[in-house]
Amino acid sequence: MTIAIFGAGVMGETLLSGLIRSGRAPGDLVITERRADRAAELEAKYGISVVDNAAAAESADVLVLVVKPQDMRSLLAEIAPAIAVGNVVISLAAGITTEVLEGGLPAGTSVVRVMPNTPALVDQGMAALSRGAHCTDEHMAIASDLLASCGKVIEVPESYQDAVTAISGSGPAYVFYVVEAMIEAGVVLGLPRATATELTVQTLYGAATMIRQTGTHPTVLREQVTSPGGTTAAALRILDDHRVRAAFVSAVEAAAERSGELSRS
Ligand SMILES: NC(=O)C1=CN([C@@H]2O[C@H](COP(=O)(O)OP(=O)(O)OC[C@H]3O[C@@H](n4cnc5c(N)ncnc54)[C@H](OP(=O)(O)O)[C@@H]3O)[C@@H](O)[C@H]2O)C=CC1
Ligand SMILES: O=C(O)[C@@H]1CCC=N1
Repeated sequence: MTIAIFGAGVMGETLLSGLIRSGRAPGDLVITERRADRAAELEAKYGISVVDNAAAAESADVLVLVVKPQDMRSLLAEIAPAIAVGNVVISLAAGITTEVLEGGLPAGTSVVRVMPNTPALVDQGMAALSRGAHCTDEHMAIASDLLASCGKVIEVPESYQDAVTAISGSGPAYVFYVVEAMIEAGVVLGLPRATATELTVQTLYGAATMIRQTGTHPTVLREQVTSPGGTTAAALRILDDHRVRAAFVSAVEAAAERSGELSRS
């Protein structure tokens, strides 16, 4: 089975690296890239063929589309003539619906819409999959296997996808933003930057592992840290004064709204 990845940006390379780490033969993978220097870099790094979109579409059984949402319609027009019966087209683009994908491809094409995230780079990705109108269980299993090579996979109704994009698709950025803020705070308090970074990163890792391994509700875990009259209560009062929780809800709502807009752009 030949897998073609269209778009060798952040997410395209992330998926490619995951497929190779999970044991896929480089000979079964191709990726498309328009810039010669970047194509040479990818070929040297992964030992795969970097080809143009037409050649990739001709050779592939599974086509994974990883261009920006704004570039999706022109890519669909480019690959549509090469789509054959039995191919499965998997889109990782935010906001682009299965209806839009199906509309740009030959009638009856099997499509899967996926929202992945960048922790796939360290095999800790979260991918949510939704099937198109003509997607068989077999095609869904193919898509699921691909994404499972670098993290966790769930199937969701497509109506969830804007919310999924706002939570797990964009979510790593919110976490990195909080981490940046904590490191800066440590520096403000006089810690060397390296020390502030180590303390923050291990705290994040420890807290995430605790949520996963204990299965305890985050509210309970937060309360366990919050000693009466202590330091954590003093900090959390400031976060509440600044309406940080409400800001998170509004931010996630804005991301979901933007995901909805992208299918109309
Ligand atoms: N980054 C993330 O965290 C996530 C991204 N996604 C989705 O993944 C997709 C890609 O995002 P990301 O990797 O961040 O973006 P990038 O801009 O890093 O990558 C997009 C790549 O597609 C290339 N490209 C554009 N048009 C074409 C075309 N017609 N044929 C071949 N290649 C093309 C671009 O090349 P060039 O630079 O030459 O234009 C670029 O290398 C988006 O749809 C995004 O919504 C989903 C979840 C998470
Ligand atoms: O910011 C974006 O649009 C993409 C989709 C989810 C994460 N990054």
